[in-house]
Parts: sequence; C-alpha cells; structure tokens
Amino acid sequence: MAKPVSIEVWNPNGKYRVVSTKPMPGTRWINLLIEQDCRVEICIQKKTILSVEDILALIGDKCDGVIGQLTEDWGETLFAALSRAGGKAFSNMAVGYNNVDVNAATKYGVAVGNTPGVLTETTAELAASLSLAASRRIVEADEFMRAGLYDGWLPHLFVGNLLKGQTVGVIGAGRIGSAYARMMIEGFKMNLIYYDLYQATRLEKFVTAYGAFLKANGEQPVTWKRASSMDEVLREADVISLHPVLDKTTYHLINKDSLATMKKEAILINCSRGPVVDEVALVEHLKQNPMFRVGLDVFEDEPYMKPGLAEMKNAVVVPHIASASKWTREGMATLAALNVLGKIKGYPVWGDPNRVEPFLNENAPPPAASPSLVNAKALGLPTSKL
Ligand SMILES: NC(=O)C1=CN([C@@H]2O[C@H](COP(=O)(O)OP(=O)(O)OC[C@H]3O[C@@H](n4cnc5c(N)ncnc54)[C@H](O)[C@@H]3O)[C@@H](O)[C@H]2O)C=CC1
Ligand SMILES: O=C(O)C(=O)CO
Repeated sequence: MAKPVSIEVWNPNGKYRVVSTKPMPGTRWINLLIEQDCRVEICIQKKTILSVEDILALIGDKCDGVIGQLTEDWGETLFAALSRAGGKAFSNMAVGYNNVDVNAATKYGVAVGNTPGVLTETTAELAASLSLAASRRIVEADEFMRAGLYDGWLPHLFVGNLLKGQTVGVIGAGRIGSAYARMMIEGFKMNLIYYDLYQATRLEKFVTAYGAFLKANGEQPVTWKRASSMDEVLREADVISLHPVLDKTTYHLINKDSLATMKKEAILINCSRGPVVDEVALVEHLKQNPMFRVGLDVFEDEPYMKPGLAEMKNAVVVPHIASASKWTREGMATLAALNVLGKIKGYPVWGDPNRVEPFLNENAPPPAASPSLVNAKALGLPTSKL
C-alpha cells in the first residue's frame, strides 16, 4: 500500500483534478488552471525526490492530469495508473524528458508535455557563467581569499585562460547550444566550431553577419565551422560546451577517449544531462591534467557526484541550476500547466514549440492550445494554426 502524501488543495470543487508533484514558482499556473475549472492538488511532502509509490498515491483513483519533475521515473507503472484514473496528460516541468518513457505514455493514450524555449537564455547564461568561472578560476580564487591566504599581487597567482580570439566548441547546437554560442561569440569574440546532426543555419548566418560587422569596424572577424565529427570539435576547440538531448546516441559521448582528444588546457562545460559524460573517466582526466578544467551543472548519478570529483580544484560544480531564474521557472510552470490543461480541454497542439512566447504573456489570455506535446503526432492530435 502506498503511503499517504501531504497535499495542498486549490479550488476544491473544480471539475478536473490536476496534480502537481511539487510546489512550483509563481501563481499564474495555478490561476490558469482554476479559471478553467480545475481542482489543483500540490504535493507538499518534505521529500526532494518522490518515488513511484509516492506518485501512485498522489494519482489515486481519479486524476485528469499530472505536472511532474525531471527527478521522477515516469514509466509504464505510472502511465498505466494515470490512465486507469482517467488521466489524459502529463507534463514534465522541464524541456528534457529523458526521465519519461514516451512510448509507454503513448500506449496508454497519455499526452506528454515539456517546456521548451522559456529556459533557453537562462540555461545558456549559466553555461557562459561556468565557462568564465572555469577559465578564470573564480571559485578557487574565492576560496583562497576567504581562507585568508592572499598576501599580495603575484605574477603567477591564479593565471587562467583568455577567451578572446579562442575557439568555442558546441556539441548539440539546438536552442540552448545556439544561444550559448552567440553569447560567447558576441561577448568574447570567439570563433565557433559546432557538431550537431542538423545544420544550425540561423546560427551560421548570425556569425557570418557578426564577422562582417566586426571587419567593417576594423576588428578581427569571427568565423564558424560545422564539424563533420564530434572529434573535430574536441581537437580544435578551447572551450567545449555540451547541449545535446540525452538519449542512446549521447550517453557517455564524452569518455576516456574523447577526453584524451581534447587540448590539455581545454575547458569542458556540461549543462545538458550528467550521463552525457562518463564521470569516472572525467575525474581521472582531471587528476592527470591539472590545467584541464570543467564546469558542471549536471551529474551522472544526481544528486551524487562520483568519488573524487568534489576534491578536484579544476572543477566548478553547481546543483542543476541552469534554468533557475525567476522568470524562467515561473514560465516553465505555466507551460507545464497549459500542456496538461490543453489536453484535458481537448485543445489542439501549438504548431511551433520553438515559439511559445504567446503562452508567457501575462497581460493576455494564453492561446487555446497545448504549448508543447512531444507525442502529439504518435497520438494523432490536431495542430493549431499559428
Ligand atoms: N541543466 C539544466 O538545467 C538544463 C538542461 N537542459 C538539457 O539541454 C537539452 C537541450 O535542450 P534544447 O537546446 O532546448 O533542445 P534542442 O532539441 O533544441 O537541442 C538539442 C540538440 O541536440 C542535437 N543532438 C541530438 N543528438 C545529438 C548527437 N548525437 N550529437 C550531437 N547533437 C545531437 C539535436 O539535433 C538538437 O539540435 C535538454 O534536452 C535538456 O536535457 C535543458 C534545460 C536546462
Ligand atoms: O529543463 C530541463 O531539462 C532541466 O534540466 C531543468 O530546467
């Protein structure tokens, strides 16, 4: 028997029962659901990661939709239970959905939502922050100051890497990878090399135009190159940032061999998913190459780090906070709630998940659509005209 979980209830007489497995930032998401006759139940259990058993208890006998988190294991068991309870929709409060078995959801007729776009710039900004922190050894230097070790300027004190004119490498030049690339190119005049399965045409056009602008102003123009293999990026780039989805093709994309391919003084950033990097191999590489540095937002066995990583001075580590700006987190909550609401109300699916701004405008009602359902096609759901 599943244990009871603590919940907070909004609009108890609402017709549709929507459960959120966590309190989420802002109130717009709650108000939008209430306005459309939903009873909203929010799990307030003091437990960071809910088990499948906890979530089964939350779903109960009647549940129309659930908003869940990337820490939860949404597989066959939960989708079968949600479907038995009359559920039509689940949305992750995240753009990544590697914690969700989409095939199982489709089998039970449950739509799966995610939250693209609203976190693109915020996540790219954290990747840029980690790039700076790692290249200029900010965390090491901060610890040194606080320990009272600073006794005067020295020519060799915390010497790091200059970014200007160096090459930034992006693996996975989708929404976030492209936004990060632009920040590093505009901010630090870096040249770009990227690897993706698809051509990042808009990014290429941007770098070409920016290069022409710099040249016209008498500055060294920036350049871009689409690499034909990931290894080409690893060999040539001075800073490498990982932004692909996590799937079978990207699991341990960075491993002992690929680490050995990188420059000895390269900077590696991971704000995608932990298992994209073989963390045991990374710890060993950091030990052997003190001038190689990493900035990590995600870890292979979250919330844990592999043994040895916490002791490495050449690693900057933060707890999966890349999308943690107020505007973004409130927007993620709104998109997740609207994904679930749209399916419950029988609305079509928004035609372009890369253009979700109309759903985030607080001064106008959101479009009558689900902003982003990843199995819409498999479920044969209609698409809204933009
Ligand atoms: N650390 C954090 O808090 C956050 C992490 N993320 C992670 O970032 C990922 C990317 O998000 P978006 O940019 O919005 O997604 P996106 O779908 O726009 O971009 C992903 C890119 O990866 C590329 N890709 C897929 N397989 C590849 C492979 N084998 N090699 C190279 N490239 C490959 C795709 O073609 C695509 O261009 C999410 O799936 C999520 O896991 C996203 C937001 C916040
Ligand atoms: O959205 C995601 O995929 C995250 O990792 C958290 O924002």
